[in-house]
Amino acid sequence: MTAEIIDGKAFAAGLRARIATLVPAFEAAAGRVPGLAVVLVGEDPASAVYVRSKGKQTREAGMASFEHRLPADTTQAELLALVDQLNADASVDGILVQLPLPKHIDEQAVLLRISPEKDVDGFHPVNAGRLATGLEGFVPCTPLGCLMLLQDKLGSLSGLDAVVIGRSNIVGKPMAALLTKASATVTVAHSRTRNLPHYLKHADIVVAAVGIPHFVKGEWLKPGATVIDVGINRTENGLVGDVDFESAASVVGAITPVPGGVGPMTIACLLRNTLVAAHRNAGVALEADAI
Ligand SMILES: Nc1nc(=O)c2c([nH]1)NC[C@@H]1CN(c3ccc(C(=O)N[C@@H](CCC(=O)O)C(=O)O)cc3)C=[N+]21
Repeated sequence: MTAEIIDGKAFAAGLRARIATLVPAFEAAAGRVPGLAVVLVGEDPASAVYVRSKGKQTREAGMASFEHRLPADTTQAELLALVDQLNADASVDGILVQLPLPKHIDEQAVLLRISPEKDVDGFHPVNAGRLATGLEGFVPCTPLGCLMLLQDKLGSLSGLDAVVIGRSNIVGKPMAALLTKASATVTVAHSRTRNLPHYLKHADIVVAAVGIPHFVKGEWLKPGATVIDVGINRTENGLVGDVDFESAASVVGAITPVPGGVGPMTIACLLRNTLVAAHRNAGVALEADAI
């Protein structure tokens, strides 16, 4: 059996196109376009690439992109002052501070400073709490993109067995919350899980977010399963995922590739969250399932 390759790149392009069609109506109602501010501290080349492609896609969707590049020796006080300024700026609907930050800056203090209503990353504890309790808020972009791909492929997830590998605040925890909300039966596995193959053997859905190249082997997976690979590992052989793609593709029913799977969905969902933030911040209605 050979798996279907889930084309996240194409799905993300479609999502961005739908988002772009909703911008003119917002502009007519609010008298401005949605705005996304991205803050990059330091010179990490991978981060710079991501920030550039995000800025390009923001503008292509008809939104305003405000990019702030700060030197690596920026103090925490200076960064917090910029966040305060962006919180107060009515042309900014979403604020993203690119992670990781240099070691001398307390990441949690910075995330806490971002207004929850502009937290399009969904990393503020208020938005994490909203997700955990079923309130409306912002859901982190990567797990939101994974959920969209899963629902597109499988329709209802109700009653399916799902294993999330990884328990980070950015992917694993919010992914488990979203799958639980969608009525899947969710197991969260992580580096201390004693017998991962035991759990994977029964999993209809696997979301791998461990950050170890080729970690998940095909022989551990259930035939016909749907596998979402969140891993973005830069190796000598280029970008590779957390799933051993070759062995998995001969067992499972469908799998996302790396690159071209989850990565493009993350940026598309960032634009989605920014559009939603703009409507809420400006008091303009957005049809419930427009995007
Ligand atoms: N506050 C914050 N929010 C983030 O969302 C955030 C962050 N910090 N820090 C870094 C990570 C990483 N990230 C990616 C987004 C898209 C691709 C992406 O589009 N990848 C392409 C390939 C890109 C390439 O070739 O390098 C793909 O998978 O097809 C990758 C990585 C967002 N992050």
